[in-house]
Amino acid sequence: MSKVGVIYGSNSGDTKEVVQYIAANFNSEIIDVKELEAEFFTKFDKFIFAASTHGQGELQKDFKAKLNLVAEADFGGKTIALVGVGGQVKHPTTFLDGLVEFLPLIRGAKLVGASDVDGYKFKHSLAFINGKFVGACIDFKNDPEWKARADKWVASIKGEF
Ligand SMILES: Cc1cc2nc3c(=O)[nH]c(=O)nc-3n(C[C@H](O)[C@H](O)[C@H](O)COP(=O)(O)O)c2cc1C
Repeated sequence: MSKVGVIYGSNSGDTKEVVQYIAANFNSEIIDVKELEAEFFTKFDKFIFAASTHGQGELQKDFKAKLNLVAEADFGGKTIALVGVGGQVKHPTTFLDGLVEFLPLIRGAKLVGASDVDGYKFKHSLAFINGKFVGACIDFKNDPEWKARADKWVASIKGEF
C-alpha cells in the first residue's frame, strides 16, 4: 500500500479528530494545513484533503490560505479523496459548501470517494453534485454515528488507496 498524504484544516479540532480516525486505516502521513509546503505534494501519489466549512459556506480559513499551493501542484496521475466536515442543523443551506473550493484546483487528479446522502438532511449543498457528495461528508457535532459513516466511506475507497 503506497503512503497517503493527509492534509486537514480545522478550527476547533472536529475535522482533526475525523481525519485522524479515517487516516488510521491507511499508511499515512497527516499534517495540519498550516504546516503545508509545496514539497508535500511531490512526496505522495495519493492524498486526502479534509476541511470544515465556516462563515457562509466557506472553506476553513487555514486551508483557504494555502489554496495557492494546491493550485500550483501537479496532480497528474495522482488520486485525491475529499473529507468535508460541516453542520446540517445550523447550516442547512450551505452544508459542506467549502469543499467545492478544491474542485477547480485539482483537475489533473483522479477524484474518488463520492458518497451518498445516507440520511443526512439539508436544504442545499454545493458539495452535492449529481446525487452524491463529492467526498465523505461528516456532521461531527450532530451525528453520533459519524464513525460508522466514516468506516463505510473508508471501505468505499479502499480499492483506490
Ligand atoms: C461561524 C460558523 C459558521 C459555520 N458555517 C457552516 C456552513 O456554512 N456550512 C456547514 O456545513 N457548516 C458550518 N459550520 C459548522 C462547522 O463546520 C462545524 O461545527 C464543524 O464541526 C467544525 O469543524 P472544525 O472544528 O474542524 O473547524 C459553521 C460553524 C461556525 C462556528
